[in-house]
Amino acid sequence: MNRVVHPIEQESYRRLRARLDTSHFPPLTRAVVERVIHSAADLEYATDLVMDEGELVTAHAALHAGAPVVVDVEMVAAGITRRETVCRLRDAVAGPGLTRSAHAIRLAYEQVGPGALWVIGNAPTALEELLTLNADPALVIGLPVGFVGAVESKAALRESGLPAVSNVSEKGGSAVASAALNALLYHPVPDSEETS
Ligand SMILES: C/C1=C2N=C(/C=C3N=C(/C(C)=C4\N[C@@](C)([C@@H]5N=C1[C@](C)(CCC(=O)O)[C@H]5CC(=O)O)[C@@](C)(CC(=O)O)[C@@H]4CCC(=O)O)[C@@](C)(CC(=O)O)[C@@H]\3CCC(=O)O)C(C)(C)[C@@H]/2CCC(=O)O
Repeated sequence: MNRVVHPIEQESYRRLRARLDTSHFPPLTRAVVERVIHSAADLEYATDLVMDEGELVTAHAALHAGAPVVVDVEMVAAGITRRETVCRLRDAVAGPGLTRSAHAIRLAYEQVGPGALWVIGNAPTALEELLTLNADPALVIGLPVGFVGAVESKAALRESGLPAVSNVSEKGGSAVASAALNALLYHPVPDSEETS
């Protein structure tokens, strides 16, 4: 994908790299770490984020081959401007022991099936729900924020063994999760085999 980078974004990356050496990260990991930090102006993400380069390579290929992208809330969808996303929050209903966000994940899985990229930026219960499904994801970007359940849900994601981008702290949020997916969208595709 050819993308014209705005001069303000270029300057943001210049300042980021002046304050933090990211050159030791492998390419896709570096792309995700830098875009998350760029979006949050928070250098601590360099040591907070957890991901695996091999998993990112596979997910990047799936994304550019057209795998669906599912998000937990509209705020995450709003941050992903270069790709259609699936968000079922408007169709979802809360019930006893079930948030609307968690129900939206069930509905989305019924719609897209296995092989999707899942981007959870807000709701810990959405990530917990995803982990109960046999969703066989291409990648789970699990970066929900907050004091209640966020740390635990992200730890559960890491323990699940699913291909994932997560972080250890309470930090996260919709903008950060969108940024992580955008990093993979913007990163060049080897051999120009992009189909989406
Ligand atoms: C417990 C919830 C938390 N929400 C947080 C932070 C933000 N949420 C915003 C908004 C506008 C929305 N949050 C909902 C997802 C709503 N938030 C919840 C729930 C009650 C439960 C989710 C969970 O615990 O897993 C959830 C409602 C539900 O039944 O799922 C939202 C759907 C509420 C609504 O409007 O009905 C809505 C999402 C809208 C969308 O589609 O984009 C905030 C903007 C603050 C606000 O105005 O309420 C903010 C955004 C943060 C971000 O970066 O995404 C927390 C902090 C994540 C909190 C979870 C735990 C905690 O520590 O409090």
